[in-house]
Amino acid sequence: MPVTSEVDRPESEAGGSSLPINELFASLQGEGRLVGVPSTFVRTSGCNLRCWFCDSYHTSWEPTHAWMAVDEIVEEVRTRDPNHVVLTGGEPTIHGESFELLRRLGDDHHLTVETNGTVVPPEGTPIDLVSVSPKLASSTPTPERIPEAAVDARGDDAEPASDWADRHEANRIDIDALATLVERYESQLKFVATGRDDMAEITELVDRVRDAASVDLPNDEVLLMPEGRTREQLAGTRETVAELAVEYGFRYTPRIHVDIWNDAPET
Ligand SMILES: C[S@@+](CC[C@H](N)C(=O)[O-])C[C@H]1O[C@@H](n2cnc3c(N)ncnc32)[C@H](O)[C@@H]1O
Ligand SMILES: Nc1nc2[nH]cc(C(=O)O)c2c(=O)[nH]1
Ligand code: SF4
Ligand SMILES: [Mg+2]
Repeated sequence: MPVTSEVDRPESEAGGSSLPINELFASLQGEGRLVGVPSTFVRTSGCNLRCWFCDSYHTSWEPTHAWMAVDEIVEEVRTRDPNHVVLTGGEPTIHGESFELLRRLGDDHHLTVETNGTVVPPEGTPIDLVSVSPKLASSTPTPERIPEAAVDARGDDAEPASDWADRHEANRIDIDALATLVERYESQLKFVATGRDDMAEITELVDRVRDAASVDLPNDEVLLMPEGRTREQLAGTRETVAELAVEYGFRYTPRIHVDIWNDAPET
């Protein structure tokens, strides 16, 4: 599968071990089975997909970042209290240096990796919880459904959304990668749901991963998370998604950081 970071590595960073970091902050884990746990978040920039609803626009559609040496990130993480570290993005797994960072932190931290599940880390990479959010058809950008800022930013030299629609659609699901992640690691599959129309695809994907994986994937490791970047948007999806979780027997996860801090950066 072609994987591209969509982040140009400047000449000055070519030799060293560094990562494009969009933000590094302390918060509470807002999603999934560790919800509420104080954690240090390391957010890399660059993504191999383009979800129309991406709540981290400045890591995907318009990546921004400072380059930080892996050494510097380790030091920054070590000066903070929480034992729990969440590596997220963008898509952290498209950068080889992410795995170096995980190896450096593995001995004395609980490591969660938030990933779209299209890339399998090298064998032996220490991860305590792989939090996989496979991307559904309803995430694919269309000319009518791209982030507002991307419409504004679209100029002569910007990539047309239609290019990304094809790339997103071609790359968003890799069943073998998902099965390998579930086999190797403690995992949760966290589907962003927009409504009932997503359920046929979710149940089909779960069945395909179950067929491909040599381990069980119990229903309580399959999570439905309501789509919503803001409180207002979440208010429109969460009740429907919660009811679908009851109906289908999957777990529901809130997005407590959105409830508490809305869409503020570094939360
Ligand atoms: C920004 S992504 C970064 C990690 C990885 N690229 C991924 O998609 O899993 C972090 C989490 O936010 C979720 N997410 C992004 N935008 C969202 C939205 N508008 N509503 C709900 N969840 C969203 C993703 O599905 C993922 O679980
Ligand atoms: N508080 C908080 N919890 C999170 N869990 C996963 C996040 C992510 O963006 O990957 C996230 C995030 O951005 N903030
Ligand atoms: S895969 Fe994750 S970071 Fe990439 S566009 Fe989708 S939600 Fe954003
Ligand atoms: Mg987030």
